[in-house]
Amino acid sequence: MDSIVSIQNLKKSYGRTEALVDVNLELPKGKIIGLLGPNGSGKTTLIKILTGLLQQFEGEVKIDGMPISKDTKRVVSYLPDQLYYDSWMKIMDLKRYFMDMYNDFDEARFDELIQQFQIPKRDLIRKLSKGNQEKLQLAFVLSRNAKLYIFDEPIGGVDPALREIILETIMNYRNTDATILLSTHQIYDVEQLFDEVVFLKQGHVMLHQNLDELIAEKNKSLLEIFKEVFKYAR
Ligand SMILES: Nc1ncnc2c1ncn2[C@@H]1O[C@H](COP(=O)(O)OP(=O)(O)OP(=O)(O)O)[C@@H](O)[C@H]1O
Repeated sequence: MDSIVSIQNLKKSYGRTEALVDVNLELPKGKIIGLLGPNGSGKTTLIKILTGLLQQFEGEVKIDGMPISKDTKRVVSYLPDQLYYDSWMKIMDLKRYFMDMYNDFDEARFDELIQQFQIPKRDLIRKLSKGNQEKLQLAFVLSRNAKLYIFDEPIGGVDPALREIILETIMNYRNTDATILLSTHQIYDVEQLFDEVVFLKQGHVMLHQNLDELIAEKNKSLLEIFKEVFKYAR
């Protein structure tokens, strides 16, 4: 299999808390993959390792055949679950920063997305509403021609109309070589998007399967399967 992400025996603890216990995972190129699991299952920890933000871990993690490093950062475009702007930042400054930092930044695509997302042309980013700041962050991330896009809750704070546009925009990356790894709790909204799903539970990969096969096998929607697998004891 032609993998973009290859993980072997990955373990990560924070003190006594085992966030990832023994993760083995191969993510193929060109697919949209849902990374799903309840609160505290290790999704953000895994994402932080893939993006190079967490450097202390055990095991082997490779992206496009390379161990996590500056080289892998060049091929990964990452949308964190929090805003990363400083109060003094202007859209133009950040655009220039992205153009300097990333050879793969597509300015025309960025301008198009800003228009499509109807982001008001304010100079200072902090003057935008929180939802518009989130859209802006997504526009920056989507404007790179990356090999791997990682989205941590991309539709958390946006209105339902825009949610549709975002999902359509992400869908457009299907049938390209790019892989999208998307973590969200909004399963109902996104399940039509995924080619594959990975379920994380208490730091373990408990399922990694083609979504159509999974749905056919269980004869249930992804949301129903998720609720069944992760049901809380009452
Ligand atoms: N900086 C940290 N220090 C200590 N423990 C942490 C830290 N970050 C995460 N953890 C713990 O690691 C485990 C996995 O957390 P993680 O944030 O990766 O889960 P998650 O699946 O992303 O959760 P959520 O859906 O709530 O965002 C949890 O038990 C969490 O409490």
